[in-house]
Amino acid sequence: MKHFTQFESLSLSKTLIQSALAYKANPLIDVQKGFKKRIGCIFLNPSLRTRASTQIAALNLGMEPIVVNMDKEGWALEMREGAIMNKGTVEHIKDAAAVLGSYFDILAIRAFPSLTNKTEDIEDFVFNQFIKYSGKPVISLESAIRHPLQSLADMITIQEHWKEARKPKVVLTWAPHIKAIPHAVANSFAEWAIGNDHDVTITHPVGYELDPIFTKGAHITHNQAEALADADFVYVKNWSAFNDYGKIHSTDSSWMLTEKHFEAAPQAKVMHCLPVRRNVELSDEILDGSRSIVQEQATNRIYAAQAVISHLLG
Ligand SMILES: NCCC[C@H](NC(=O)CCC(=O)O)C(=O)O
Ligand SMILES: NC(=O)OP(=O)(O)O
Repeated sequence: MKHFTQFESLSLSKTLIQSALAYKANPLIDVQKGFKKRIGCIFLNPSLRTRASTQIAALNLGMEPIVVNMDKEGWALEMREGAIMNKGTVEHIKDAAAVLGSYFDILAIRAFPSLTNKTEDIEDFVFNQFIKYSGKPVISLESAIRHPLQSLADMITIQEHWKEARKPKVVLTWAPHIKAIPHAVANSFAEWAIGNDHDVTITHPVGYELDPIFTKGAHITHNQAEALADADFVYVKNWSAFNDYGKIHSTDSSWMLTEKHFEAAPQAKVMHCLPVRRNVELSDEILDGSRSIVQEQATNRIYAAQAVISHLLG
């Protein structure tokens, strides 16, 4: 693994999950591993969990993290090759990424999609510019199309809860939201859950089909009740339309998960990457009740990041 941007293989996923669980049991076991090394955590968008957990993960490995908030504190970046920079952009990505590459041993980048330029978003254009011009190993802190550290933490959380021999039934359900939201968390969760050989069902209203490259191997239905029946894990997430790119087609509040939705899945645990819009995506009673494992997911972000950084350090 040169960069950490997506699900690569079941064997690597298993290795990373085992490593993360070992770090969770003993966070400082490799505290010398990153000595005299630095990771640059570059944010082009807001974050709470990713920002804090990645820094804690690096510190657990004795590595120095430095956060650069390029969205608020950096120069406005130009992305286009050959641009005549006589308007708002101040610094070209090729110059900025090369500088960052020279300062750090590993770079970690958050670059959300525009949700307006589908071609650039599905190529992960901005994120890939950092890979192209930095010359260093790059970890995705959520790109336009994937959020692999979140998904790794999600797989760790499922493994911790699942002790039966059969495959768990894992359901990804669309939930309402007040604005257009990226596909990255949903795409990655599908990619990792299918890659980890779980029994995956995806449910969403008509018009919310995800990019099929992420959902091949999942059962897909527009009937949320059918999807939720006998679920073991229910991952709740909003995303905007993919085909009619970035648009909101439904705000149907009947898709908001409440305790009533679980009559046919009494044992189901509920997952969300956070931040969550309470009583829009998920009800308070679910989030504050015993089904919710969202705080465990957030805790596991530390150990997912620690396993990935450690793997890249070699
Ligand atoms: N990194 C976790 C989720 C980040 C982002 N959520 C958001 O933008 C929520 C914004 C809001 O609720 O206004 C997403 O879903 O991809
Ligand atoms: N789940 C997650 O990535 O949270 P942040 O956006 O707060 O980092």
